[in-house]
Amino acid sequence: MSGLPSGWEERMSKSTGKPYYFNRATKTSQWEMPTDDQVRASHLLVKHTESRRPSSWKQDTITRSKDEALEIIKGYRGRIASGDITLQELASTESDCSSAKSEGDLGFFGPGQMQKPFEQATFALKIGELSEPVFTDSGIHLILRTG
Ligand SMILES: O=C(O)CN(Cc1ccccc1)C(=O)c1nc(-c2ccccc2)[nH]c1C(=O)O
Repeated sequence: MSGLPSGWEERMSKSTGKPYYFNRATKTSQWEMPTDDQVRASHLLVKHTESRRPSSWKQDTITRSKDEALEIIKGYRGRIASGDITLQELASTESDCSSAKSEGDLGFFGPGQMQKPFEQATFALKIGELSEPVFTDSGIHLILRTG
Protein backbone atom coordinates (compact mmCIF):
# COMPACT_ATOMS: atom_id res chain seq x y z
CA MET A 1 0.00 0.00 0.00
CA SER A 2 2.99 2.30 0.03
CA GLY A 3 5.48 3.13 -2.76
CA LEU A 4 7.45 0.81 -4.98
CA PRO A 5 7.84 -2.58 -3.25
CA SER A 6 11.35 -4.03 -3.03
CA GLY A 7 12.53 -6.01 -6.04
CA TRP A 8 10.91 -3.64 -8.52
CA GLU A 9 12.55 -0.88 -10.56
CA GLU A 10 11.11 1.90 -12.68
CA ARG A 11 12.34 2.00 -16.27
CA MET A 12 11.68 4.32 -19.20
CA SER A 13 10.16 2.92 -22.38
CA LYS A 14 12.25 4.07 -25.36
CA SER A 15 9.36 3.68 -27.82
CA THR A 16 6.70 5.53 -25.78
CA GLY A 17 8.78 7.64 -23.35
CA LYS A 18 6.50 6.37 -20.57
CA PRO A 19 7.78 4.74 -17.35
CA TYR A 20 7.19 1.03 -16.83
CA TYR A 21 8.02 -1.31 -13.95
CA PHE A 22 10.39 -4.28 -14.04
CA ASN A 23 10.43 -7.05 -11.44
CA ARG A 24 13.99 -8.32 -11.05
CA ALA A 25 12.95 -11.67 -9.54
CA THR A 26 10.46 -12.68 -12.25
CA LYS A 27 12.09 -10.67 -15.04
CA THR A 28 8.60 -9.42 -15.97
CA SER A 29 7.50 -5.89 -16.86
CA GLN A 30 4.22 -4.03 -16.43
CA TRP A 31 2.90 -0.54 -17.15
CA GLU A 32 1.03 -0.24 -13.82
CA MET A 33 3.01 0.97 -10.82
CA PRO A 34 3.21 -2.04 -8.44
CA THR A 35 2.13 -1.17 -4.89
CA ASP A 36 3.06 -3.08 -1.74
CA ASP A 37 -0.13 -4.86 -0.66
CA GLN A 38 1.01 -5.49 2.89
CA VAL A 39 -0.56 -3.77 5.91
CA ARG A 40 0.31 -3.87 9.61
CA ALA A 41 -2.21 -3.90 12.46
CA SER A 42 -2.70 -4.38 16.16
CA HIS A 43 -5.96 -5.80 17.47
CA LEU A 44 -7.93 -6.55 20.62
CA LEU A 45 -10.01 -9.76 20.49
CA VAL A 46 -12.95 -10.45 22.83
CA LYS A 47 -14.09 -14.06 22.50
CA HIS A 48 -17.54 -15.38 23.36
CA THR A 49 -19.43 -18.70 23.61
CA GLU A 50 -19.88 -18.83 19.79
CA SER A 51 -16.16 -18.32 19.09
CA ARG A 52 -14.63 -21.20 17.14
CA ARG A 53 -12.20 -21.72 20.05
CA PRO A 54 -13.90 -20.32 23.19
CA SER A 55 -10.68 -20.43 25.23
CA SER A 56 -7.70 -18.11 25.68
CA TRP A 57 -4.58 -17.38 27.72
CA LYS A 58 -6.91 -15.31 29.98
CA GLN A 59 -9.73 -17.81 30.49
CA ASP A 60 -9.76 -21.60 29.98
CA THR A 61 -13.47 -21.54 29.12
CA ILE A 62 -14.99 -18.33 27.78
CA THR A 63 -18.51 -17.98 29.20
CA ARG A 64 -19.61 -14.50 28.03
CA SER A 65 -22.30 -14.27 25.33
CA LYS A 66 -21.73 -12.61 21.95
CA ASP A 67 -23.95 -9.69 23.07
CA GLU A 68 -21.90 -9.27 26.24
CA ALA A 69 -18.68 -9.39 24.18
CA LEU A 70 -20.03 -6.63 21.91
CA GLU A 71 -20.89 -4.41 24.90
CA ILE A 72 -17.38 -4.93 26.26
CA ILE A 73 -15.79 -4.12 22.87
CA LYS A 74 -17.94 -0.97 22.53
CA GLY A 75 -16.77 0.16 25.98
CA TYR A 76 -13.15 -0.41 25.00
CA ARG A 77 -13.64 1.48 21.73
CA GLY A 78 -15.02 4.49 23.62
CA ARG A 79 -12.03 4.57 25.96
CA ILE A 80 -9.54 4.29 23.08
CA ALA A 81 -11.34 6.87 20.90
CA SER A 82 -11.43 9.34 23.82
CA GLY A 83 -7.66 8.94 24.30
CA ASP A 84 -8.14 7.58 27.83
CA ILE A 85 -6.06 4.49 26.93
CA THR A 86 -4.35 3.06 23.82
CA LEU A 87 -5.44 -0.09 22.02
CA GLN A 88 -2.01 -1.56 22.70
CA GLU A 89 -2.28 -1.00 26.45
CA LEU A 90 -5.77 -2.49 26.57
CA ALA A 91 -4.90 -5.45 24.31
CA SER A 92 -1.97 -6.37 26.58
CA THR A 93 -4.29 -7.20 29.49
CA GLU A 94 -7.74 -7.69 27.92
CA SER A 95 -7.29 -9.35 24.50
CA ASP A 96 -8.24 -13.05 24.22
CA CYS A 97 -5.71 -13.40 21.37
CA SER A 98 -2.22 -14.76 22.00
CA SER A 99 -0.97 -11.52 20.37
CA ALA A 100 -1.83 -9.82 23.70
CA LYS A 101 1.77 -10.69 24.59
CA SER A 102 2.94 -8.24 21.90
CA GLU A 103 0.38 -5.51 22.67
CA GLY A 104 -1.88 -6.95 19.98
CA ASP A 105 0.66 -6.43 17.18
CA LEU A 106 0.16 -8.87 14.30
CA GLY A 107 3.00 -7.59 12.14
CA PHE A 108 2.59 -7.19 8.37
CA PHE A 109 0.16 -9.31 6.38
CA GLY A 110 -1.18 -9.37 2.85
CA PRO A 111 -4.42 -10.47 1.19
CA GLY A 112 -5.42 -14.08 1.86
CA GLN A 113 -3.65 -14.38 5.21
CA MET A 114 -6.38 -13.39 7.70
CA GLN A 115 -10.08 -14.24 7.98
CA LYS A 116 -11.91 -12.23 5.28
CA PRO A 117 -13.86 -9.87 7.60
CA PHE A 118 -10.61 -9.05 9.41
CA GLU A 119 -8.67 -8.52 6.17
CA GLN A 120 -11.40 -6.38 4.58
CA ALA A 121 -11.77 -4.21 7.68
CA THR A 122 -8.01 -3.68 8.00
CA PHE A 123 -7.46 -2.84 4.30
CA ALA A 124 -10.28 -0.28 4.54
CA LEU A 125 -8.55 1.59 7.38
CA LYS A 126 -6.09 4.44 6.94
CA ILE A 127 -2.85 4.16 8.92
CA GLY A 128 -3.66 5.22 12.51
CA GLU A 129 -7.37 4.57 12.16
CA LEU A 130 -9.37 2.42 14.60
CA SER A 131 -12.04 0.04 13.28
CA GLU A 132 -15.59 -0.39 14.40
CA PRO A 133 -16.24 -3.83 16.02
CA VAL A 134 -15.30 -6.57 13.51
CA PHE A 135 -16.88 -10.04 13.72
CA THR A 136 -14.91 -13.17 12.77
CA ASP A 137 -15.18 -16.86 13.71
CA SER A 138 -12.64 -16.12 16.44
CA GLY A 139 -14.76 -13.48 18.17
CA ILE A 140 -15.14 -9.69 18.06
CA HIS A 141 -12.17 -7.44 17.28
CA LEU A 142 -11.05 -3.84 17.45
CA ILE A 143 -8.36 -3.24 14.82
CA LEU A 144 -5.84 -0.38 14.69
CA ARG A 145 -3.97 -0.14 11.39
CA THR A 146 -0.36 0.77 12.10
CA GLY A 147 1.43 0.32 8.77
O1 LIG B 1 -10.26 -19.64 15.45
C1 LIG B 1 -9.78 -20.71 15.99
O2 LIG B 1 -10.17 -21.85 15.81
C2 LIG B 1 -8.65 -20.54 16.96
N1 LIG B 1 -8.10 -19.26 16.75
C3 LIG B 1 -7.18 -19.18 15.65
C4 LIG B 1 -5.82 -18.94 16.19
C5 LIG B 1 -5.35 -19.61 17.32
C6 LIG B 1 -4.07 -19.35 17.78
C7 LIG B 1 -3.28 -18.42 17.13
C8 LIG B 1 -3.79 -17.73 16.02
C9 LIG B 1 -5.05 -17.99 15.54
C10 LIG B 1 -8.44 -18.20 17.56
O3 LIG B 1 -9.34 -18.28 18.37
C11 LIG B 1 -7.71 -16.95 17.36
N2 LIG B 1 -7.89 -16.19 16.29
C12 LIG B 1 -7.07 -15.15 16.43
C13 LIG B 1 -6.96 -14.08 15.47
C14 LIG B 1 -8.02 -13.83 14.58
C15 LIG B 1 -7.91 -12.80 13.63
C16 LIG B 1 -6.75 -12.03 13.56
C17 LIG B 1 -5.70 -12.30 14.44
C18 LIG B 1 -5.80 -13.33 15.39
N3 LIG B 1 -6.36 -15.25 17.61
C19 LIG B 1 -6.76 -16.40 18.18
C20 LIG B 1 -6.23 -16.90 19.49
O4 LIG B 1 -6.85 -17.82 20.08
O5 LIG B 1 -5.20 -16.35 19.94
